[in-house]
Amino acid sequence: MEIIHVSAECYPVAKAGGLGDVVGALPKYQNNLGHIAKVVMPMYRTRFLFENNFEVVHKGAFGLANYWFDYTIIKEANNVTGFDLYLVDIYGILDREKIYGYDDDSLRFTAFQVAVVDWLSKWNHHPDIVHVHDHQAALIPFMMQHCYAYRHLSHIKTILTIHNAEYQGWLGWDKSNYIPHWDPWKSGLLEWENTINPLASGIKCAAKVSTVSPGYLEELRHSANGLEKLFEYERGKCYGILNGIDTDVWNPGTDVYIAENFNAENFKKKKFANKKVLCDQFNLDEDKPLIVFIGRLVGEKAADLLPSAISDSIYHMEGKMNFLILGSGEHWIELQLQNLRGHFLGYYNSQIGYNEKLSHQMYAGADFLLMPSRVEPCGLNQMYAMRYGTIPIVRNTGGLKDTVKDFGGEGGYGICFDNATVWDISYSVHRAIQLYEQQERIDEIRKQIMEIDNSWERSAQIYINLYNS
Ligand SMILES: Nc1ncnc2c1ncn2[C@@H]1O[C@H](COP(=O)(O)OP(=O)(O)O[C@H]2O[C@H](CO)[C@@H](O)[C@H](O)[C@H]2O)[C@@H](O)[C@H]1O
Repeated sequence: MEIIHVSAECYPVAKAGGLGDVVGALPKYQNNLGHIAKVVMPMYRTRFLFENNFEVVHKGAFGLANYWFDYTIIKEANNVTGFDLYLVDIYGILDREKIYGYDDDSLRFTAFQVAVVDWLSKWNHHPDIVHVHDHQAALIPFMMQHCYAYRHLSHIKTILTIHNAEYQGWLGWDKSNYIPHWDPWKSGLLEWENTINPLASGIKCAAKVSTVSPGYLEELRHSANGLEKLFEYERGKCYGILNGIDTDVWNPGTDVYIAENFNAENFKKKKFANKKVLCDQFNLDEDKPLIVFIGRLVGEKAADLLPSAISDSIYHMEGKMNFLILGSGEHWIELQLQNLRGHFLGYYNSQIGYNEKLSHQMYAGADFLLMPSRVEPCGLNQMYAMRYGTIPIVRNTGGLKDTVKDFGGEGGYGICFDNATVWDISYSVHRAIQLYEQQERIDEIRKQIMEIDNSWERSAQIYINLYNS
């Protein structure tokens, strides 16, 4: 089967979060199963572009609103990603350093999608499946079925995977001319609550829709940033498929970013060696339990609660633990987290920004990883943490609920809580400290979580079954 994934992110080319991880891994595992999975994404100006070799495979052009865009499709020449990787270059709009955050993002991503569909329409043969990810690619099913120039692609089946339904890519109707000339009788397939809603359009037009965990799919029927009724209506074609992790990239036994490699047999001293390096770097005490947070500093991740939860924990538990934060996001949260450093020298530190290498070092060196998320469609961090013997402290929501069991129950191994509140977080930190004091128990749990198989192998096959259906 030939599958083409369309996404705004793909690790190691360009990644802002979990979407990049999934699109960088799933196609590789689908290829291992004997299929041909390819990825197409925008050609940003990231390091990957300058460090690898490419060949031009197609050149084309299209009109969009009052613009005329020339585009070029280039293909990475040496298969360094483990799948065929195509990048779409559109001069003037996609050739930027960052993935998101520009005023013209709706123009950029709509033009990207038009270029992909235009290119597909020129292929001599057609792929079996076009698999689109999140709202930046979610107009493609509509374009392939209802834009006059591309209707000959309408027999190709499309699937939409929703990594995060909070972001929907809304466009005002004044931007309806961004979409190539389409059948006006079909405008209802673009619309949700009086605007063009790309994510809603993808849900309506794709043959199948998947979310990145079964728990999240269930939640979307009650809380989907305005799309609840649509999820309820389309439930017959929606599936929850749990993400996996790329065990080649996230492997404490071979990870080149960390100070000492380790595995489930020899982790005791070696994991501690990683902790020591991290603590030295951030002026923390390696003899205390180290609790880390890695992620986007936004309300969804409950990052706004971190400053109070950290202060509360350090005061009430008399500084029996250390905290280290890595993240970027809303400016006011970044500022508060920076300011806290002055108050809790030696107990707390933070690095604001995006740092792939440091994230690996933190998964390897930490004792606990905190994820108090209000919304967590799947969550990869908790799975990475477990692979590196770091115990997750998570809120019972979405994919976190599907992947972490509290150590208080039979066979459990994590710390779980119900509410995204300072109180629940502090209480969980208290439980973590108590657990840390029982060295034998904690080592047992570490071994247990390092051996959990969260790799993509199982889920990659579930996607193939879905395509076949
Ligand atoms: N400052 C920083 N420096 C370095 N690395 C950083 C970083 N901030 C985040 N990361 C990395 O980005 C990834 C985050 O993945 P998540 O799945 O937790 O979140 P995200 O919300 O982006 O993804 C969405 O899509 C994924 C994939 O489907 C779902 O799992 C998730 O629930 C959903 O919200 C991890 O690899 C993490 O290490």
